[in-house]
Amino acid sequence: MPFLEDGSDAQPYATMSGTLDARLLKALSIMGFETMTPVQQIVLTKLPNFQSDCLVQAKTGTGKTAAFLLPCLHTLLNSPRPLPNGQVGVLIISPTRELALQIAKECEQLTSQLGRNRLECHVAFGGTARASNLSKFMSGSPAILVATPGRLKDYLSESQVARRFANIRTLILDEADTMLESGFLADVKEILKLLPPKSAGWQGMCFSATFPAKTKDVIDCVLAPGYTSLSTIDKAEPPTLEKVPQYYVTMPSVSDTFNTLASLLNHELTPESKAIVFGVTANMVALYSNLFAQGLTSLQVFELHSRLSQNVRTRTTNNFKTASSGLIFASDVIGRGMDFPNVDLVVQVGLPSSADQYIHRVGRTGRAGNAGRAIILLTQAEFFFINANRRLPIHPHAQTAMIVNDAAAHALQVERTMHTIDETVKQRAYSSFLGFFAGSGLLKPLRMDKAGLVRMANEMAVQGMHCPEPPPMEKKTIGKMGLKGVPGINYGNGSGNTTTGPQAARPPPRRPRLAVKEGSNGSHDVLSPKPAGTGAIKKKAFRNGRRGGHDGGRGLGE
Ligand SMILES: Nc1ncnc2c1ncn2[C@@H]1O[C@H](COP(=O)(O)OP(=O)(O)OP(=O)(O)O)[C@@H](O)[C@H]1O
Repeated sequence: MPFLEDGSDAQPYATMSGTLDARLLKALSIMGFETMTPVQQIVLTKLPNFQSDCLVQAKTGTGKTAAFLLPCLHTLLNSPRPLPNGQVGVLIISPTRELALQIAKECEQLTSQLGRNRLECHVAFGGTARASNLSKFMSGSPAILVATPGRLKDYLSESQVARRFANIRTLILDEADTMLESGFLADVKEILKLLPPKSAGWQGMCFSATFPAKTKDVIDCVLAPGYTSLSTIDKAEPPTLEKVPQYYVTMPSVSDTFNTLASLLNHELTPESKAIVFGVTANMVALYSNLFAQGLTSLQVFELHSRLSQNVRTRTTNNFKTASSGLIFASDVIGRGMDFPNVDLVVQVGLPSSADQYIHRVGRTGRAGNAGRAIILLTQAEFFFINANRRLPIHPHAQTAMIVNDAAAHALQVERTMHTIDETVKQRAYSSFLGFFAGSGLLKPLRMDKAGLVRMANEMAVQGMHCPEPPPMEKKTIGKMGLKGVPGINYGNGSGNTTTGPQAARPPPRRPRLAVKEGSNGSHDVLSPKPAGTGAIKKKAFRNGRRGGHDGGRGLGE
């Protein structure tokens, strides 16, 4: 299937006959890869040779996986120095478990035609039985290993396991910018210390859709000086796919999030839709999914984030991959690299951790030349993200006023459903929401201090989640978030009682819902108050004293 964005110059794989191993070409044909995507073409034809160190940048969903697998598989199969049995020849490091599995699957497809020269591809990542995986690894012939950094470091710390890497030929960092950012860089550096030195001659390959300057500064830990830099992205063009129009919807306040999301999805989705909704934290995602699974959408609801067991994560990933329609609420565990066929809409609720993360999330749609749409739902205070990222082609949603006004029509159903949701789910969502903002550099652009943050979170909890009061949090969690002493926090004492601080005023009463009119930049002008439409539903007794479950971190593990 040709999918050059301009439809031109797609070179058939058949032209690589004699250059690329015939068995790989046969597998490509079985997979339906008839022509090269631009990144595959540039790597296979412009790299000085298949063993050259390289940094490769190409837009999301344009086939980078095959672009890094093909040269190193070809080298493994055709090297004059065959790989000794039991040794790892190709090591691929991926930031998430789901992505590691996906890469391994593509590798298996590409190596499906090797007959008796089969190359075993193994995976290693956390959340799975270490002992049985390791014994499979040690008793097998793992020519290729796809791993996440934590489990890989753990493997390499055992000397008999580390010896399996003595003949490594290629090291690949997929989503390389993330792998070279502070969260993972220390792990990557430690892994490199446990592998043969770069002077042993192994090839380094770094692939991503985004490469912020700061990651280029540390790339030399994997790539030798003089490495080849390839890109299919013109500096003048936007970093996201042209085939994915992008819109923003702004809502007046954070407490409108749930009703506005219900309204937005009601406007956007059809019974055939396949959509991803990203939330800011795992526990916020769990709350969205609990809410929408209870009749707010006719689509099948999926939930995917780091707080689920690995079995559930893997099963959900596979089910959503094969689903023809559905709505998945997800955290950034699938924000990068994941290939869910035929996703036609990506919604981001709240701020992404960076402009690059925005780009990667948008990239979950419009893949392999398909069409898609992307929408970001922000509060007016969060609108700075649009102003600060003018290079991103995000336009005001044409139906913003209608979506925001129609939010009121969903208020009653949202409120009723919120009352059926376990308070622990809301408590965790609240706590993670606070942690997300407290642990980020976002308070400054939001022009907010810590007291303002707590006010905002309380407003969301009481008016948006319909909690009877701001959910209690453990002192330890509050301390970790740096929010000790901030007015408005409800201190849970772990005994089933809550102790509200002296200044912890009751949250503001629910304010009337406002009808809004879209301004020229998609922002809103208040037109007239409308009744809130809230039913007199008796609030469930709030169960407190449970763990806050702070998950405010911003790593990919969310
Ligand atoms: N030559 C090809 N012909 C047809 N389909 C292809 C080809 N190469 C890749 N694909 C398909 O395109 C989709 C995207 O590929 P892939 O996941 O490798 O993209 P990516 O560039 O790594 O994306 P991301 O930036 O999100 O990591 C996959 O479904 C893959 O099977």
